[in-house]
Amino acid sequence: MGDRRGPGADENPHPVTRRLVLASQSPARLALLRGAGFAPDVIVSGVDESGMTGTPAEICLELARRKCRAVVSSLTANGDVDVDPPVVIGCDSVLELDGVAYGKPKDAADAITRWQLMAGRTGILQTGHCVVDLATGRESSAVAATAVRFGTPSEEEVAAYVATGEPLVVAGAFTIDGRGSLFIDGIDGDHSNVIGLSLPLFRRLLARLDVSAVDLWR
Ligand SMILES: Nc1nc2c(ncn2[C@H]2C[C@H](O)[C@@H](COP(=O)(O)OP(=O)(O)OP(=O)(O)O)O2)c(=O)[nH]1
Repeated sequence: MGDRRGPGADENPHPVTRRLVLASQSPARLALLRGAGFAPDVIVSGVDESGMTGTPAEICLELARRKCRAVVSSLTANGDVDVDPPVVIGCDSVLELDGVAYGKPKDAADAITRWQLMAGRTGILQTGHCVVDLATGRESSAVAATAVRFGTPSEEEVAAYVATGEPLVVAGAFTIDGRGSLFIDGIDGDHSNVIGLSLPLFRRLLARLDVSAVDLWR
C-alpha cells in the first residue's frame, strides 16, 4: 500500500535544489511564500522609493527591479553566490486610483483622507515583480493587477481602523487579510497579489527563466 498521507504530508516530494531570497522586509510577502511551501532567506534592499515618476504600473515595476537588483548586487559583491546561486525576488505594491500611485500613507490624517477617496470605489492594486536567477544571471519581471472594490466604512469605522495603525504600514492604506478586510467588498484578480506578491505570476516568471517553482519548495 502506498503512502496514504494526503496533501500536506510532512515529507516534501521535491527536495530543495535551489535557494530562494526575498528582497523585501515585508512580513506579508514572507508569510505568502512560506504558506506556499517556500522558505526564503530575507535580505532587505533598502531602496529609496521616493521621487518616482510614471504610471503606477511603471513605478511599481521599476521599484521591484531596483529592489531585486540591489540585493543581487550585494550577494554578488560578497561572493555569496558561487557555491549555491540563489533565485532572488523583489516586489513593490501601489494602489492605483484615478491614474495616481498611492503607497503607504504619510500619517494617520493621510490614511483618513485616503479612505474618503477610496470608499465606494474600485481601485487597482498593482504589484511589480522582478526575479533574477543568479545561476544564469537571467532576469524576468512583470506587473500583476487586481481590482479592489472598497466598501463604505463610516467615519467612525475609518477612525477606529486608522487608530489600530494597520493602514499606516501598507500600500493603499488597507489590507485584504487583516482588519481592513471588513471594508473590502470584493476583488477581481489574484488575491495574493493584493497582499504583496502574486504567487501564480511568481511561478510564471520563474518558468521564463527555465526554473520550476516546485524545485524551490522546502
Ligand atoms: N498583509 C497585507 N499587507 C499588505 C496588503 N497590501 C499591501 N500590503 C503591504 C505589503 C508590503 O509590505 C507593503 C507594500 O509596500 P512596499 O511594496 O513598498 O513593500 P515594503 O516597503 O513593505 O517592503 P520592501 O520595500 O519590499 O522591503 O504593504 C494586504 O492586503 N495585506
